[in-house]
Amino acid sequence: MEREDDRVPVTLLTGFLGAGKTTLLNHLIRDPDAGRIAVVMNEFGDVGLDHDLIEEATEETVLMQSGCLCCSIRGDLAKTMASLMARRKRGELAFDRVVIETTGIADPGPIHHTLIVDDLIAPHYRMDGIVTLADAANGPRTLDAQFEAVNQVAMADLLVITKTDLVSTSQLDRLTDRLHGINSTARVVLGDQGRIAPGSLFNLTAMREGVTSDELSDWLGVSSSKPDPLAGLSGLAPKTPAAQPMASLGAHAHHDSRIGSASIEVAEPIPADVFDFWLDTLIALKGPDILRIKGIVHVEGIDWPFVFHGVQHIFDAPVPLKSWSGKDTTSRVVVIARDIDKSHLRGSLETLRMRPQETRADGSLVHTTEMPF
Ligand SMILES: Nc1nc2c(ncn2[C@@H]2O[C@H](COP(=O)(O)OP(=O)(O)OP(=O)(O)O)[C@@H](O)[C@H]2O)c(=O)[nH]1
Repeated sequence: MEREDDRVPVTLLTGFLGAGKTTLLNHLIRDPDAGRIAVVMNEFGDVGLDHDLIEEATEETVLMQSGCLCCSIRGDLAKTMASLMARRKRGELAFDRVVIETTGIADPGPIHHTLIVDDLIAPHYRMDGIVTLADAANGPRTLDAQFEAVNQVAMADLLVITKTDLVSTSQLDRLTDRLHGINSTARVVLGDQGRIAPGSLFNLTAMREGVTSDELSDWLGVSSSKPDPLAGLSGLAPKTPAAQPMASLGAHAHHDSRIGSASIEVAEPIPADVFDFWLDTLIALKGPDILRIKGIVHVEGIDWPFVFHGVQHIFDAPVPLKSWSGKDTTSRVVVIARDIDKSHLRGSLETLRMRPQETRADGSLVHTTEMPF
């Protein structure tokens, strides 16, 4: 297997129907600062429509014609990605990253799973992040009507609000607050007619060895005493606490309230058994409803922390931060889930504070804490 850093980063571009994904891609593929990008598109409905809309489509744009990416053609995705890689190795294509554009209603989960677990592609590609576009004009209505849209927001590493030219500042503020309420860990940026600095689209996860503690905090949505270095720059909305009361979101925000998130910090290193117990049990009981789990964990007896990340029940291989220089041994874990009571989520995370009380004769741990589901 290649070293992890050699794998080609993959960005999943998702978002509401008509939110402006193709418009954004059009800008991106022509932006010299974006580097060499292969675009994989799937279609829902008229074959080739979006492909025709991609101006100056290069041979690095691959169209998948089999229908909805998320359900029927995961095998096709694997074949397409493998074929891209083979052509790259033969010198027929040159690209440094891949962007997969999903249909407006695709659930990013299964696509992410294919990238992580498929034998053909997992050794060559790594997930770089999920980018979700929400358009300011129709976004609130879409969130009211489609729980899939709420899921897409909850799963995102980065949220791009498009069509900001069509709404007032207060409408924009309300949507920004609503998006933070669903996913408080994702950065929110504003897209202007598809124009967005490529630097804010890429390197979104902290799943890499050289990650800095600031990047890690940003990824985990941990409030830092330092001012947001990007706040106030044109096109970037600062993160705000997810303190938006549901009542103020209007009567139609019932979909939003199905999403819960919880986070925990544990100051002392966590026994490996306890961490495994927590994660295995959470996944076994609630796997399909887990949208994102991410965190940094300091395991007892290991000198460096790990960053880890999962979408539903599928996890990337944890990344050991062997060059971590900080003395801080605080583990931080964030869970975003649907249809799980927030207090239950919090209760589950409390398991991580558990200390083994008792050991059986064979050395195995006797757990005295139960998960609250
Ligand atoms: N006013 C305005 N229109 C925009 C903006 N971004 C995109 N559009 C328009 O919105 C429409 C839909 O944009 P697309 O880029 O095709 O959206 P999409 O997400 O690819 O659409 P689907 O693939 O059908 O889900 C087009 O007419 C765009 O020109 C924006 O920032 N402002």
